[in-house]
Amino acid sequence: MDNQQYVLALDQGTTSSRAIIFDHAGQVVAIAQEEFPQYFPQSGWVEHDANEIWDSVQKVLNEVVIKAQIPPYKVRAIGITNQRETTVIWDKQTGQPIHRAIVWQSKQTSAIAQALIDQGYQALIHQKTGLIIDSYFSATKIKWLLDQVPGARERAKRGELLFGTIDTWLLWNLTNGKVHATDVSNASRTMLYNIHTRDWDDEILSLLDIPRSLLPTVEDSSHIFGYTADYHFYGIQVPIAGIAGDQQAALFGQAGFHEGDVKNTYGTGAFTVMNTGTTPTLSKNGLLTTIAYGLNGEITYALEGSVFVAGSAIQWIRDGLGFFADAKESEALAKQAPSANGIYVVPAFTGLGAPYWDQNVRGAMFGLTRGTNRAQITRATIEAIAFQTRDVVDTMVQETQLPLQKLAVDGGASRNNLLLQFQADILQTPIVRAAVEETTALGAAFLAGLAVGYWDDLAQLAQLSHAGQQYTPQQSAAWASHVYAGWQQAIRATQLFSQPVGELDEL
Ligand SMILES: Nc1ncnc2c1ncn2[C@@H]1O[C@H](COP(=O)(O)OP(=O)(O)O)[C@@H](O)[C@H]1O
Ligand SMILES: O=P(O)(O)OC[C@H](O)CO
Repeated sequence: MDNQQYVLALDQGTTSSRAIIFDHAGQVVAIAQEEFPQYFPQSGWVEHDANEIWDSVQKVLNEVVIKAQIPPYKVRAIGITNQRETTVIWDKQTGQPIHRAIVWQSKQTSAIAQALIDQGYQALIHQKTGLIIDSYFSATKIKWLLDQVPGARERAKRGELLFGTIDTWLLWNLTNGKVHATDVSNASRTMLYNIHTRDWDDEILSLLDIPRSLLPTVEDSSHIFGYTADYHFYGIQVPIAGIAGDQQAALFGQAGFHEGDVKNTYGTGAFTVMNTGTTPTLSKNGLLTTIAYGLNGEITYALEGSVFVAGSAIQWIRDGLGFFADAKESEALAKQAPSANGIYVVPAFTGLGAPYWDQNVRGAMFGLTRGTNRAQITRATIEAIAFQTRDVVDTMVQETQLPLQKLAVDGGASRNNLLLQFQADILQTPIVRAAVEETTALGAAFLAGLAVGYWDDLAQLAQLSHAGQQYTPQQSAAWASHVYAGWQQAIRATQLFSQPVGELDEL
């Protein structure tokens, strides 16, 4: 092993693209970050321009090497981690997307998902894919693009188009169109991948009229997928040797290699993921069964609780309500209120994910008085992130019967100390923030480094993942039960409000 070499991770998130260079000790050497535009063409729709994403990635890829002040040939491997489910379809010849990418949060395919539910496919799809039918996953987004873009299905059937999640789109571009592939963790988020047979599922494909030729090949997460081509990386051919969806990569970066290991990442959304070992466990309570990673031909599965709105609720206060200019100011503002004063914010802006899976519900605020102020609303919004996390953690503990000793956390919004203290209080469980904030990128670096022999094995990686600040519960269990009961009531009321008017008679 050569200590003078490095691994580079590309973390393509919902709001920004990052490139991070790690050294052999798993320490960050340099970071470059670039935000890109979000498009909201209609209420509930969220889209990205795949070319703008690719531009932002090229920019950070070059910039990070300059910031690190290392010669680019010292980068031994590149790992990719990505916002998951977000769907791009492009023309194989021109490389041009046929439409903007449909983002995981987007609700424009709710009717397609609802039709599948109404036709009774819930059990079949859950059994095959581990997922709950929802517009969140790629499948309905692919169908929508093939239905809506003129001529797209015919072109797809003629083999002229390619589908990819963002990892696949970046890999295809980095290799100049030579490699059309994904990894098992990303494939398991499409609602088209059979997690038992480990292949695209023909029955689901025909249900949605999606031709197989559109789909990428599926590889282990730690695998040499291809090499950077042309001048995408200073004219050097570097192996792209690791790919994983960002939530699974964060589990890997937190060294969650053992059954029962669990982490929560607070980014745009919040995602609690538990390693459940090498056989899939199907949830009865609204958790997803997903693939954590594929390594040496073996699959490790996970249970996941997906919360759609976490850090994006802070962005809503920043941009929609205009309370502050930077997300980090949310903590100081919230601290001006000693409590939320009975206010509950339910930030169901794009429906509710786990454990409710209610794609039609929208957000609500309860308990307003004449004295309600910005500090209280901000505090209540931060608290909502923690309440949603308790919803999924409680479900996970109940389902697995594995008591939670501590919750390992990371992600952009985990910088918020008030959030993490409230999380410890409401869960009555210690919260441990990772020392390296960029655990998602670290996970991708680990996967890439393993594939090229930069690191030897999981035992070595476990030594490189360190715990940072810990938050212990400061409130009583009785307090937590009381405050959480109010949240559960707010959720019930919000769901009731989303019912069609005629069905509200029971109120
Ligand atoms: N100090 C903070 N307090 C609360 N939320 C924050 C803070 N800093 C960042 N965020 C939120 O974290 C999110 C960004 O985190 P990040 O992990 O980069 O997300 P993503 O990978 O989804 O783009 C944003 O939604 C932002 O509002
Ligand atoms: O962009 P993030 O970090 O919130 O992650 C998005 C998830 O991968 C969506 O499933």
